[in-house]
Amino acid sequence: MEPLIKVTGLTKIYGTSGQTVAGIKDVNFDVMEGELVSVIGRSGCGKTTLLRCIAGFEKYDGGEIFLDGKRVCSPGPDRFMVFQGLDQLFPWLTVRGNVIFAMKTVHKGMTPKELRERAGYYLELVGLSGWADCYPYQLSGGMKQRAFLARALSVNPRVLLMDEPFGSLDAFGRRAMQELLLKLWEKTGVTIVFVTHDIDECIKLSDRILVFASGSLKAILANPLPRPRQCEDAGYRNFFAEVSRMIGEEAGAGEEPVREPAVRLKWADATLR
Ligand SMILES: Nc1ncnc2c1ncn2[C@@H]1O[C@H](COP(=O)(O)OP(=O)(O)OP(=O)(O)O)[C@@H](O)[C@H]1O
Repeated sequence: MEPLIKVTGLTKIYGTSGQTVAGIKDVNFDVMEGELVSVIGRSGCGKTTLLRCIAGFEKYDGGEIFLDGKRVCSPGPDRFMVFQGLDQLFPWLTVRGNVIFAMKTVHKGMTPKELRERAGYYLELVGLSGWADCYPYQLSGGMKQRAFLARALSVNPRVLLMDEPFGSLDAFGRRAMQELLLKLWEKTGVTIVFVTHDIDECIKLSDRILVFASGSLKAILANPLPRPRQCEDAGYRNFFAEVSRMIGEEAGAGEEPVREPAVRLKWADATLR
């Protein structure tokens, strides 16, 4: 079977005129249709850069990305990116309005009735039926995340690109969202590339784990654990230690080495003068 996403020799360089930094360099991997793959590594190792390249938001400098055999060079409705943070809903639209807004950009021929029904279906899937007429400011962080998921799934993308989507939630909220994501993934069969810096999260969620360090893909680990995954199990603890060792070893002891900024910020210069 051909992979849905194929990444070969992917390189993204930031900066101009001699001051450059490699966001990612010579990255190679495949993702099969329906897989849930995590990308993990320390801050600054290139996780977001990778996701933005796959989303088509960044022009890359070397290599290729193929989605279903077609070269990715711009954003498209087959990919939907869920960003970090809780400010991704339009504050002037209701929860239902936010979902319908996204659907209208993709499902152009749908009648208002169909849009409303379909929005209702996805809001029910994420447990927000009773909140459809509320505005984003009325929602908790976890509820906003549910609304993002409803909006993302409603456009029926082939790939969900998720950039530390649960990073702003507390431990309880995060666990609830992980469980919901797994439920939705099983139900829809959508392919997911999930960026995180949380080892537990990547073990609980993913089939395979891409370990990044300093812009390079250092290892691809297949998750050997059956679902549901319990952190009390000996197998879980062993795998946790393996992933942890891999991140630690590959990044070197201590922090991810800080890479010099590619572009000197004008306001920073002004402040220092
Ligand atoms: N727009 C940009 N201009 C210049 N350098 C950038 C830009 N975006 C990212 N970088 C650099 O590219 C490298 C990778 O950044 P990226 O945001 O992809 O890392 P990350 O692993 O997602 O980090 P975090 O976990 O903190 O979000 C870093 O060295 C960063 O400074």
